[in-house]
Amino acid sequence: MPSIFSYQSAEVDWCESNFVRSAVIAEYYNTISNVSFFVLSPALLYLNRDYCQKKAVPLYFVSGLLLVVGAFSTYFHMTLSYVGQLLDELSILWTLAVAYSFWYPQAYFPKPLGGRHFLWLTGITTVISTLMSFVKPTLNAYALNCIAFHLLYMTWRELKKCNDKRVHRMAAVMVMWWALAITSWISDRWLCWLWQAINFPYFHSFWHVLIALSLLYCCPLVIYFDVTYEMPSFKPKLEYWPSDSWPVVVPYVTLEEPHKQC
Ligand SMILES: CCCCCCCC/C=C\CCCCCCCC(=O)N[C@@H](CO)[C@H](O)/C=C/CCCCCCCCCCCCC
Ligand SMILES: [Ca+2]
Ligand SMILES: [Zn+2]
Repeated sequence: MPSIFSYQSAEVDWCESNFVRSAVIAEYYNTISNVSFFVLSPALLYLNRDYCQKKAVPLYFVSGLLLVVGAFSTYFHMTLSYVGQLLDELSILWTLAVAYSFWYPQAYFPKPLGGRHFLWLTGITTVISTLMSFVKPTLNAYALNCIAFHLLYMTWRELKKCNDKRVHRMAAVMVMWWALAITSWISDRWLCWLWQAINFPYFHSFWHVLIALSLLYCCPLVIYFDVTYEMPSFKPKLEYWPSDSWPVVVPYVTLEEPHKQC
């Protein structure tokens, strides 16, 4: 019986052929494309430094966990081991749980629950999901992907109340990257026969890059609403890096202090 750490002991095997470009890395492109998470994390911290200076813990925590996701995903695609698969999925689950605990707007808390009760609910749900994730690991990734639909729903509700064109534009670009990402993920899972027939089985590595791009837009959006709701003494402003006039830009949030009266 193979050990849970051994190569190819995972329940899933992505479309990319194994050990083609390296004798030690099972899925070469799926492994190296995780570099996206190692770029994403410092980029979020650097660009949104105004927010970090005022409220350091949430973004440091989430960025740190995104590095952990990148590291476990690298290990998973390198080995395709059962442990690698679970570490990859559980690190995503816990990153989402931490992000929800820090940033979920109070306005959306289930009616009878206050702040501390919501944290308990998130914690208990995450622990139960962690235990259940050992039952059928292949289903975990589908369940995790469903969380994006809840984020889409919250974004839609917030946009209805927001007149800032920049925020709408940022949300639209985020949704575009996410739609491309999820299409790549699904097509790698379901249409592998087709991609292998045309010798192009690389859609899962596109997913890594595209989901990191969508998070590069999602995090400033969440920060924007967090400042609006939770830091009323500041006004959030969306800026684009490197500058507004570039065709491809990365959004980030700066904080403006409303003019103080002497
Ligand atoms: C108020 C809430 C704020 C939420 C902030 C968002 C925090 C995001 C946290 C973690 C997401 C990391 C996802 C990276 C996955 C990389 C690893 C990977 O590719 N694993 C695959 C196997 O190699 C596995 O099959 C993938 C599983 C599915 C993961 C689904 C993650 C959903 C993330 C939602 C992001 C939404 C962005 C835009 C939404 C419209
Ligand atoms: Ca494979
Ligand atoms: Zn992956």
